[in-house]
Parts: sequence; C-alpha cells; structure tokens
Amino acid sequence: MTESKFTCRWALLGLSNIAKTFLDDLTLPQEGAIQHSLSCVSTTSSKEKAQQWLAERSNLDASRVQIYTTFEEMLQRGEFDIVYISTPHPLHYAHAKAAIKHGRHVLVEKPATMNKAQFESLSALAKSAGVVLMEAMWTRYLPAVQYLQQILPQIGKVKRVFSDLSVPIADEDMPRSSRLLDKQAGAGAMLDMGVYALTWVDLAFNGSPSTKVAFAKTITYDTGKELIDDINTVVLNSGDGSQVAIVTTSMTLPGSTKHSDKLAVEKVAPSVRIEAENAQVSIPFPLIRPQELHIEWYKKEKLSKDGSEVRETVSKPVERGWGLWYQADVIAREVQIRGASRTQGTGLVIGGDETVRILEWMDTARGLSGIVYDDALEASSEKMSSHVYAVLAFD
Ligand SMILES: NC(=O)C1=CN([C@@H]2O[C@H](COP(=O)(O)OP(=O)(O)OC[C@H]3O[C@@H](n4cnc5c(N)ncnc54)[C@H](OP(=O)(O)O)[C@@H]3O)[C@@H](O)[C@H]2O)C=CC1
Ligand SMILES: O=C1OC[C@@H](O)[C@H](O)[C@H]1O
Repeated sequence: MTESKFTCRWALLGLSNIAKTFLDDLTLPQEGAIQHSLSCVSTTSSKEKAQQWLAERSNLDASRVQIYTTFEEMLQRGEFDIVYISTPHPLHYAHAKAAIKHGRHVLVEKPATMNKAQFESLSALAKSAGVVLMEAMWTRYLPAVQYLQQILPQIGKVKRVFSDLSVPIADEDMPRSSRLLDKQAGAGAMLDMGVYALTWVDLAFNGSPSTKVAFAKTITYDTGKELIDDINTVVLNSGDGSQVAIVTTSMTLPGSTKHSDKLAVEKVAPSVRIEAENAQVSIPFPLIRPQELHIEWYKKEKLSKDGSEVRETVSKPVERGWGLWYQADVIAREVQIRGASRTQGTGLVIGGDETVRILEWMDTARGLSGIVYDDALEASSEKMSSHVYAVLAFD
C-alpha cells in the first residue's frame, strides 16, 4: 500500500545552531510521501535578526515564514503541525509543557529534559492532551541503527558494551558565553553527550528495563567560572549481572578538535563496541551519526573454511543531508495519522520508554558522581519552571 502524501508544517522555537542543520535537512529536495515545510519561528532576538537567520538558509523562501518574538504568541496563532524545541536543555521542560498545553505536537531536542521526573510529567501531559511528544534522539532513527536492531537476534546475547562520545568542544576557542560552558544553561558532558553514549547501551541491550547504573565517576573541567562535568565513566549492569556496559564521555578529549575530525574521516576508532555471543559489532567514531558497522562473526557456523573469523563492513550511509530528517519523518507520520484530532487521553510519546530509561540512568549516574544543577533547573512543578525563565539570562 502506498503511503499518502503529507506536508508537515514546522515551527521552530529557538534559532539555535542545531536548528540550522535541522532546517537545512527538512528543506532538502524530498522524494518520499512525507514532505516538510517551515511555517513559523519564535525567537528571543529581533525580527531583523530572525530575517537574517532565515535568509542565510538555502532552499527556503524566507518571506513565507512568520516570525514571532514570543513563544506564547506562536503557540496561540501559528499555523503549524509540530514545534521543534531547540533551546538549552534546562528550558526544554517549560517550553514543551507550554506547547503541549496549547495542544501542539512537540519534537524536543536531547536531552529531552534535565531529569526523568520532568519527562514523566511531560509524557503524562501529552497523553492527556492527545498530542505527540518525541525526544529528538535522531541517532536512533538512522539506517545504521535500524540495521543493528535487525541483526541483534543473530549476534546473540550481548555480554559487554563499550560506548564513548568524546568531542573536544570545550577548548580555548569556544566563546565563554556558549551554553556548553554555562551551568545555568545545562553545561556538562553527561547531559550533552552521555545521553547519546547511553542510547547505544540501550540499543545493544535491546531496551532491557533491568539495566541499572552501578558506578559513576566524573572528572570536572574548570571553565574559569565554575566546574562542569567532563570526563565521565559510567558502569551499568543488567539485573542478573550477566551483562555490563562501560560508558565514557568527555568534552575535552581527545586533545584536539583536529584529531577528532580526523577520527570521523578515518572511520577506524571504535566509538561503540558491542561484544555478543556470536559476534562483535563496532561503530566508528562518532556514535552520534553512524554510517557503517564493522562486524566480526565468531560463531562456529559463521567461520570461514580455514576457521578464521569473518569480518564484514556494512555500509549504511545517511541518505541525504546530516540525517536529522529521519526523526522528523517519524513524528510527522504520526501527526498525519492523527490529523486535527486531539482526543483527550490518546496522546503518544514516541520512544518514550527509551527516553525515560536513559534519563533514569543519567539521574543515577549524576547522583553517584556529584553532578548537581540548581533546583530551579531540575524542578517539574509549575512554580519552579516559570522561575527558570528568570534564572536563565542568555544574551
Ligand atoms: N541533535 C543534535 O545533534 C544536537 C542537539 N543539540 C541540543 O539542542 C539544544 C540547543 O543546542 P544549540 O543548538 O547548541 O544551542 P544554541 O546555544 O546554538 O541556541 C540555543 C537557542 O535557544 C534560544 N534561547 C536561549 N535562551 C532562551 C530563553 N531564555 N528563552 C527562549 N529561548 C532561548 C536562543 O534562540 P533565539 O535567539 O532565537 O531566541 C538560542 O539561540 C540543546 O539542548 C542541545 O543539547 C545541540 C547540538 C546538536
Ligand atoms: O548533540 C550534540 O552532538 C554533538 C556534540 O558535540 C554536541 O555538543 C551535542 O550537543
């Protein structure tokens, strides 16, 4: 059966760096049944700055995009199907909540919220309001990950996983005002990068709910103003103790950006290593955007005639752009199915179980390694979330 065509109209909250890549992906020439267009944006900057931002995007007729300077107004008046929230993570909860309360479908950047409690509160609201909510954990929807999920039964029981995301973003060239160095904006490698590295553990363990964090330790980075978590090590075990995962992150390692760029080109340094009964699967750096899998089969039936292990490289490239559109297609399809209806109690949280598991792991890991944010950024009550707006002073 052919899928019916649908053009999903997007609203952007925040003219962020990642929103540029997202929008560029959405506006690439599209062939599938799902198409995307940009309807409106909401910014804390001026209309002129927003016009400039939009004019710099290719494949976009900026004159057709409505610009709002308050989120509230966009939520009330904007003609769009889904809002993409890409503000700094401590704002995700309050922003997503406001959108859901206006009956809007939401794609919210990673980490979806600061903690599990906030996300559970959003999920309950979304279900009750009859809207679709999804964390923009785009990696999960890429072809290489879809392929891994297909071969999981063949590789057998996964015994050990190594998963590392280390990108030296916190170097001397970074502007001091960056959200990556400001704790009030959620800075820290665990929330920014650990969320990806842990996603691979969840994928490798096929969503096993019994996996728990057993150990976590952080080495901090001194921004000159405050200490933020940088070199994190987290160990997880399955419920019966027969599976282990070792997760690492860093925002200062490896020592130079040039070196990590080189790793991305060479495709040899493993970013993920999944050791299972029948095979080992390695994913080259960086694990956020996997494009090939290196599989070494050591199961008896799979050995070559001379008894040696069979190595294969499976190429699963991102088909166009950076790859942020795969997740957009997934949520757009659900929104298309729902049409204009917002039946109370029928909302959907795409990937919600995964998001909750990973936020719970990060909550525990942060507790064990002492990664603490202001209460105002972590709270899930009405009063505290509005306080967040006052606490965060971005320029
Ligand atoms: N999926 C991925 O690959 C990536 C995801 N991310 C995630 O996306 C989010 C944004 O990251 P990044 O692109 O680096 O962020 P930026 O710092 O580039 O942009 C954040 C934007 O949020 C808006 N903003 C800031 N403060 C407020 C406020 N108080 N109220 C409303 N809006 C505000 C601003 O937009 P404006 O000026 O228009 O108001 C600002 O430009 C983070 O949660 C991050 O984890 C980040 C990078 C990659
Ligand atoms: O989502 C992201 O992906 C790549 C990282 O370097 C970045 O800091 C992060 O926000």
